[in-house]
Amino acid sequence: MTATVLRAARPYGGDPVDLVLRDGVVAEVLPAGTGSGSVVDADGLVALPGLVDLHTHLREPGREDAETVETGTRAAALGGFTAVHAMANTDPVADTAGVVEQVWRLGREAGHCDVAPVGAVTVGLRGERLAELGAMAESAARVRVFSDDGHCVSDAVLMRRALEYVKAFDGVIAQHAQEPRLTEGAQMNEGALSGVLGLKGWPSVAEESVIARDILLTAHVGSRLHVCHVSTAGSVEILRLAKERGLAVTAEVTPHHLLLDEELAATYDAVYKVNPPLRSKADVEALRQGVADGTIDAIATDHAPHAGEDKEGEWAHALPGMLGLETALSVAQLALVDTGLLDWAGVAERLSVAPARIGRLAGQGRPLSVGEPANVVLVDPAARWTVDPAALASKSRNTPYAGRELPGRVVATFLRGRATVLDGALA
Ligand SMILES: NC(=O)N[C@@H](CC(=O)O)C(=O)O
Ligand SMILES: [Zn+2]
Repeated sequence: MTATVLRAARPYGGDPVDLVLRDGVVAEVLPAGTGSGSVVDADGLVALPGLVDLHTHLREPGREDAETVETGTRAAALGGFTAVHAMANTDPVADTAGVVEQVWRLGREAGHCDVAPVGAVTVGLRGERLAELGAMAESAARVRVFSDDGHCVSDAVLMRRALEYVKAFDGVIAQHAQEPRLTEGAQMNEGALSGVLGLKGWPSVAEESVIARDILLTAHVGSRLHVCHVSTAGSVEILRLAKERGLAVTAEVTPHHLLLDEELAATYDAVYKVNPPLRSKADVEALRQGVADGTIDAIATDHAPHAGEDKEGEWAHALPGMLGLETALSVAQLALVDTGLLDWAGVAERLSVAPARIGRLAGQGRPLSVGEPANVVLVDPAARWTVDPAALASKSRNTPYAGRELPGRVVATFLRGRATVLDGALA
């Protein structure tokens, strides 16, 4: 197989080298300008390990009008991802070996990136009894992450059993932390602004109380807990204490919670309605600090495509969720790199290495070293682009960044040495 030479690429933002990709691996790392093969001009481009998303809603099966495995993974590749975890809140729910194998197979057929299906924790996401976790783990999809995302596993007995059960195959429970009674009918962050706008509030404590309980349960059981889309300063503080105690607890934050805040609710434009809600400016700052100091392990998109009719009309009736795959790296650059909070090695850790480790994804999130799988993204940090919802690969249009200029452009993505994206377009 002919080699691909990423000419003068800057691994993790460092000095330029030629990265030679051959037979699916990084075959050589040579002085810039010396590699031979099919050349991709990567002068000025930062090379990172292919991004890995812990939290993608692909909507298939069931809502193929909003997204399919094919369109969602195409969006992922264009965003620099070489693997995504597909959330289980589909229709039917991914709560059996059959459904997770179907999603996994559709991902393989599309070929844009690896798809790791997430299994539901409870049958039908109903929170009543455990799903067939073992059968999903042993299926061809090799499920390691289990989540009722969209819903909270609020029953402490079920949560305890799930944590115990997944120990057998080194799985992890990814919790959507939302105390249901405290958030009945909630529409936005609870605070002075929700009062002014007349929208029912979603209090921080509804997230923090579940995280605190789950950390204690996890410590008791000796298992692995992952906290989805952390959104409050208080959550960061609780996680910091858990990490100081050395507990096996990890957490993710979304790009939108690192950039946007509750004031956007004043537009009453439902594109800004998301679960958990956009929080205060102080929360945004605490989340950024949490990512910078490692309290928050990963950035995960929570890419949540919704069909037009589900986002139009009144705020209170719109479904929560926003697109994320194609803007994640740009938003991370804007919120973390351009602010000096994180360098490119830090971005690689939060958007590739840590999510692959948490999801136990073999061959993903590996260093850009000789012999490692050639999963690589090339990004131009100096580029600027304006988000045009109609130009996104996702089947849905619900990006909160429409018309906004963002820094950093994904130029190319390689999946085991094969270009999935080249010159910013699908290869
Ligand atoms: N985040 C959201 O607002 N919505 C997600 C569910 C979820 O991640 O909680 C969805 O499936 O639409
Ligand atoms: Zn969720």
